[in-house]
Amino acid sequence: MSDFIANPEDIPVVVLAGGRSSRMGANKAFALLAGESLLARISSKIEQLQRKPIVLNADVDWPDAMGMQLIPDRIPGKLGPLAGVLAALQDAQLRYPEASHVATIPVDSPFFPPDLIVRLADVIHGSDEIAIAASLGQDHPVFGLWPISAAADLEQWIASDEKRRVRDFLARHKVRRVEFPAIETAIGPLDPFFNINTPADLAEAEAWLAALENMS
Ligand SMILES: Nc1nc2c(ncn2[C@@H]2O[C@H](COP(=O)(O)OP(=O)(O)OP(=O)(O)O)[C@@H](O)[C@H]2O)c(=O)[nH]1
Ligand SMILES: [Mg+2]
Repeated sequence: MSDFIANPEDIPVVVLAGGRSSRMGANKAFALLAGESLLARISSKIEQLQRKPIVLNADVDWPDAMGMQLIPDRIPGKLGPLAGVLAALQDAQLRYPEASHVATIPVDSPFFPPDLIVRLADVIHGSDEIAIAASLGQDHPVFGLWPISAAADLEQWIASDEKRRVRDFLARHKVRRVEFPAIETAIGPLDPFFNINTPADLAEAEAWLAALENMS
């Protein structure tokens, strides 16, 4: 158990959906996987794990936030996922002044591990530490716990760094990585952070989902 975060189920969660979905060709939050939208899937999965209402980071003109609080990026220009993380941190500063961290989960990754937030919280030992997920040797920083104390640094970094590479921002902070195992399925090992970027990925996700359902 974490020596710093007593109740991981109380960590506020922000679903990241502020991207362009350019490879999908249409807003991927509303793409259907076995008849249910990615947004509906991810939000009901998170609701079963966490106690606070989920916040949705997406555009101001979002068609349907499904009852979630909508927080758009405050910096215009689609500056990448960290713009969404910044919106999440700034929102939490106001909404949850007692919280030390915010969790982010992207809308396009329906197979994320249910113990994601608990395991990320386990490795946090101070109010300034970041925890990110990894699998098969690859980092997945969109699945992270972000210290609210880093909001000012992130805001200034986004405004001044030309390339805005996530790994360059991480290099400024104390980062802990948590490796998650592949999920065994009837058709082989599934990366729990498999993310749906294209129509072909969506078709592949249908096959993974069917394989997972065959196991249960
Ligand atoms: N708030 C915000 N989130 C972003 C931005 N760009 C990407 N994201 C989010 O970051 C996550 C990973 O991004 P991608 O998988 O590349 O999604 P995307 O950018 O919508 O898709 P592509 O346009 O095909 O790259 C997704 O949850 C996106 O919604 C951005 O500029 N602002
Ligand atoms: Mg993108």
